Amino acid sequence: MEKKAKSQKSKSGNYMLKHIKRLLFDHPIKLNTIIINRYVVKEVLGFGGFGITYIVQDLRNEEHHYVLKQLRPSRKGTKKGKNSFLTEADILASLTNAEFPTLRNAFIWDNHYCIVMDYIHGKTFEDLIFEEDRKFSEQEALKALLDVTDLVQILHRKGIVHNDLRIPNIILREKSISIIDFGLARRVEESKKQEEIQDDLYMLAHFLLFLLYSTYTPSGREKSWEEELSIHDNVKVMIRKMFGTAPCYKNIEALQNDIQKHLKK
Ligand SMILES: Nc1ncnc2c1ncn2[C@@H]1O[C@H](COP(=O)(O)OP(=O)(O)OP(=O)(O)O)[C@@H](O)[C@H]1O
Repeated sequence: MEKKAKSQKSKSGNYMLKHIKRLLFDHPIKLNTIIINRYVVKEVLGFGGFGITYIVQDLRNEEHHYVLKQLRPSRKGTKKGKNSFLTEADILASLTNAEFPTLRNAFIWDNHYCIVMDYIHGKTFEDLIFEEDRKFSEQEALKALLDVTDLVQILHRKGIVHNDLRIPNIILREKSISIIDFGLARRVEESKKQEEIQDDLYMLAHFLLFLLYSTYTPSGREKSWEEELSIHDNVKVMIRKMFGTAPCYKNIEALQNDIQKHLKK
């Protein structure tokens, strides 16, 4: 008991320390700062777990705006922080499809680790559901999931697990879908692939549930998704197989087959 209390105390101590370090060190780069004589900081997009993200203008071609991700200064000294940053750059560099942000540059500026990538225009599914109040029918939700699985299939075939396929990281563009934020992505060995891709399938189940819940109006006591959502039994089985509460899909293609079979009905 005493041991548990001590460990809890040390955990909350670590959390406080991390928080204080962030407050002290993680100031965003000032707007209009010019980085490596090339990129002008135009806007702060957000603060993530590992990075601070900006929109920058390229002075070599002033019409070009990119996303610049800076490793949080408080994370610079940590192996985990540096590794996640280097992995993100390495993985983006290996992705050549237009549906993923192209890596444009990676450098250390003024002791800050920076990567520059394409800005993906569109709306995240988080914005569509929570800001624009978009409703997705079962058909539309499954079609969107199928489009996302096409991209996830590209990643898995390259031995990459994204590991953060949440609605803020999936963008609906004019004619296609894109996946961003490879900060938690990792390369996996072929022998462990089947096991490792379960993380992505699990997140895709959440993605689908967010879309299906967009048409749900809460009434009374909270129940499980299976009781609350009026969806086809086939879709329920798909979700269970993605969550792993029924025997898991062995690969992304097996999920795609199920979606396609159901949509053809
Ligand atoms: N390549 C990109 N194109 C368009 N918007 C992007 C791109 N990369 C990031 N963003 C946007 O920038 C913001 C910050 O993104 P970032 O990935 O740095 O952190 P986060 O998603 O807030 O947190 P975390 O890194 O912890 O997941 C988000 O609103 C995201 O949609």
